[in-house]
Amino acid sequence: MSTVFVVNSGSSSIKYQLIDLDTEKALMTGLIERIGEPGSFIADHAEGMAVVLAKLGDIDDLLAVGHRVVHGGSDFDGPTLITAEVEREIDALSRLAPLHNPANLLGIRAARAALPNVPHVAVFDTAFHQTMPPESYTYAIPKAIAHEYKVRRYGFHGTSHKYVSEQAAIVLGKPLTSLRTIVLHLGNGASATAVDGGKSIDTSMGMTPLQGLVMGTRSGDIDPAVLVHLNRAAGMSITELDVMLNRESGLLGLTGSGDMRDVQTAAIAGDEDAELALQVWRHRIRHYIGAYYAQLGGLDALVFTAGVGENNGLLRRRALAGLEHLGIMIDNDRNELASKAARVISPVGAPVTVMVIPTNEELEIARQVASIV
Ligand SMILES: Nc1ncnc2c1ncn2[C@@H]1O[C@H](COP(=O)(O)OP(=O)(O)O)[C@@H](O)[C@H]1O
Ligand SMILES: CC(=O)OP(=O)(O)O
Ligand SMILES: [Mg+2]
Repeated sequence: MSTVFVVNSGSSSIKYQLIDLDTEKALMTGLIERIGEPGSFIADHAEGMAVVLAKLGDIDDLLAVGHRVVHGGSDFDGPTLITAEVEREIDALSRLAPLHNPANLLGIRAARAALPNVPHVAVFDTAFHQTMPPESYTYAIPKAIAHEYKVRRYGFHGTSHKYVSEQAAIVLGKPLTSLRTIVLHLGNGASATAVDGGKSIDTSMGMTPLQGLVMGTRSGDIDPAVLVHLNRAAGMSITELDVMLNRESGLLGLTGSGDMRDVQTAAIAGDEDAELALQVWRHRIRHYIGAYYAQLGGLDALVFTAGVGENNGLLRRRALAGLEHLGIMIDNDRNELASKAARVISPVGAPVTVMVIPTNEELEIARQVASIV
């Protein structure tokens, strides 16, 4: 037996799994939440990792440690052995993913110090999207500035989009290379990806994980001139605008809660702000479904994944209602079935197979780690 320990250090949490490569089962899983929040026992990521590593204890057959890293820029298109140089590059990319890369790096440093005798491998959220064509990743700004400052679309949640689109092909029993798929990763952060024959051809997040869908605390798409306007008219600084868009917007900004469960409960109770937030959330999802349907030249599969996508049938139904003219429809009984398994929720014979597929970023990371060590 050989195992890979996978660490997913988020902005306020550390998720971890010890995965047996032979069976692909998790021998140990855990989550440390609310790091650094008032009342939390854990002050920072270094302390959090110490707790995690104490739980891990001594493992004889540990092959390697895999780390989720959110931003890999254009330099990383696959799993990468972590060296001091790679750590420096991850650090340099922190500016482009301020909620994520610093936390990822703290996790890497703590784990490398505690487990110095095994290889540590970084698996980047951006890697899967490196197949996007230039017309998808280029912003129409002056070429020299874009080049100098690495301004382009990178895309995120790639490990999840890759895993889920491959699982979709397995559920359908068709070759991945023959499928046009849209994956909706709807968690706290959320993104949509168009996957053509197993390759990402477009995705809704941009240079940073701020662009695209409406998220828990992030605005998603916005006219960039809003920033200029708020700077001039309201005297808001660049830092204030950054905090507003990344941490105070999205569902939180529209309703006072960034948790979709609260928003839904409030909407059902008749709260008008919550109802509008759900409509904006849904409108943005449909915007991307339409765009990717056009880009893919048709659609074979549409897949829901992550916290909201996996667990909330009512919101799945709301997101897709009225898209029957595109061949996209949901079977209510299949959709309501309380199940943790990958499954089809469209009616038998529907032109587009709609699915719910639980993501497993940790397993995908372990597989990629095993592929290089
Ligand atoms: N039954 C549910 N209905 C609606 N939203 C849910 C449900 N269960 C979980 N969520 C949402 O899923 C989010 C977490 O999703 P997850 O994929 O774990 O995100 P992340 O990896 O970004 O932390 C939470 O913010 C919560 O709002
Ligand atoms: C990239 C990103 O948004 O990640 P998460 O959903 O884990 O915040
Ligand atoms: Mg996530």
